[in-house]
Amino acid sequence: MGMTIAEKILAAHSGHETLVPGQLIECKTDWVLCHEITTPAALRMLEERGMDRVFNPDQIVAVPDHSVPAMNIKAAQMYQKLKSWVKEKGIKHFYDVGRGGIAHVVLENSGLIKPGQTLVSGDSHTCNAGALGCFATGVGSTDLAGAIYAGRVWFKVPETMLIRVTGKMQPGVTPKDLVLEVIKRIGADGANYLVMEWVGDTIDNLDMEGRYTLTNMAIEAGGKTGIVAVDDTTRAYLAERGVNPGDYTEYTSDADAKYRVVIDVDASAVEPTVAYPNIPSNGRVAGSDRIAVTHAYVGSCTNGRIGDLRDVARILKGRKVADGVQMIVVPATQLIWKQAASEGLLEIFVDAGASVSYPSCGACLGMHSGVLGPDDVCISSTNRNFVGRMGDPTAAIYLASPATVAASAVSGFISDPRDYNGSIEAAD
Ligand SMILES: CC(C)[C@H](C(=O)O)[C@@H](O)C(=O)O
Ligand code: SF4
Repeated sequence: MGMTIAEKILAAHSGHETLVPGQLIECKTDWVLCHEITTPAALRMLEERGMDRVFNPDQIVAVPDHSVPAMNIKAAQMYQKLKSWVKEKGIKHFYDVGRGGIAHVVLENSGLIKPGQTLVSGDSHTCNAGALGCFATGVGSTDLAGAIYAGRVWFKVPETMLIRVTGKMQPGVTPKDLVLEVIKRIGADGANYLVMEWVGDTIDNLDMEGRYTLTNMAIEAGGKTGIVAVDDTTRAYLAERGVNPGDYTEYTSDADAKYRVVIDVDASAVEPTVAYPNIPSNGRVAGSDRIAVTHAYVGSCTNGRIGDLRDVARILKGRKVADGVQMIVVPATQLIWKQAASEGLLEIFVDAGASVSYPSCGACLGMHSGVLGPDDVCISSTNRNFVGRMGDPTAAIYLASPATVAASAVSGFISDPRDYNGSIEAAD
């Protein structure tokens, strides 16, 4: 029987010729990604058991990102724990504050993670890296401890959902709108423990940044991970990072691979989509209701990349953030920050009255850089709008594309970015 990309990667990492969904396997991990929030708990578990070692210091990537630079003493201690462990174990790839940013985005850009590999991390958006044609997933602290210690994790082989996307997206519509539309259709549990494999000419025509936005949000539909097969776009992206086809294995799904379900999406019919509180599946067309906002947030591992910042700048250029709206832009990494500075984007943001913050998870999970207060209303390019996610439990979070966030910041109401089509097309 044919196999999917995910099944083939898992087979190759568990010493099996073939695999079937549901099978339990012990899987080798090529990479373990560690940040300062979940790693300390895993390290404590290992220390308490006298198992305080790492399987390979060259295959661990450590990036403090959630609560850095530290905003309180507790955060400073978590950071210290990660940093001292990195030093003690000789962890080779450490992206300290000032050299990194959001772990997932630092990793995707690093040239370390490659197609055909496996990656785990104690973070649910690890699925982000699946856009590179690898199997990447989040695990709990116990599995993280096991992976750090032995370079192995247990998996139940997941079934796969095939998402076939065809057609051209309208100007002003982005991969974020597409993924919010898919999650709206299948539900926040619609892909529970499934791999979400994206195919079709729309996906073929997407750049890597857009593909990351899709795979990043697999977890918001309950997915085990998201995945996109390697193509020329992937190869060129990797080559720019010094990684050549001989350095990795490309897997493709067989024509007779078995899928749990197939979803067909006409990309030309997707509209700018906003997920209303308090669940990412609560999508509606942007601007269909008149909702005043107090905050506009651009950032996160879903939409804090350079293309996202360019989308925002196109709309903000020559305009002002509406009175009474606090807009914060958080470039996902130092590299993106620098690129945005060199392209003059940061200046556009500041001239418009937006505040630019340092690369980190920021207010995405309500830790710092714009935590929401009681009854605040935020339009955000992040991935989760659960109660209390960005701060006070009475605050309302609306998830959208960076373009929709920018359009809404300017008007003061959740707005359709197609009303700014001139700005969007001008830069294409
Ligand atoms: C803090 C971390 C464990 C968490 C996650 O796993 O996703 C965070 O990144 C989030 O987005 O909620
Ligand atoms: S940016 Fe947000 S979603 Fe991404 S890892 Fe950080 S907290 Fe989690």
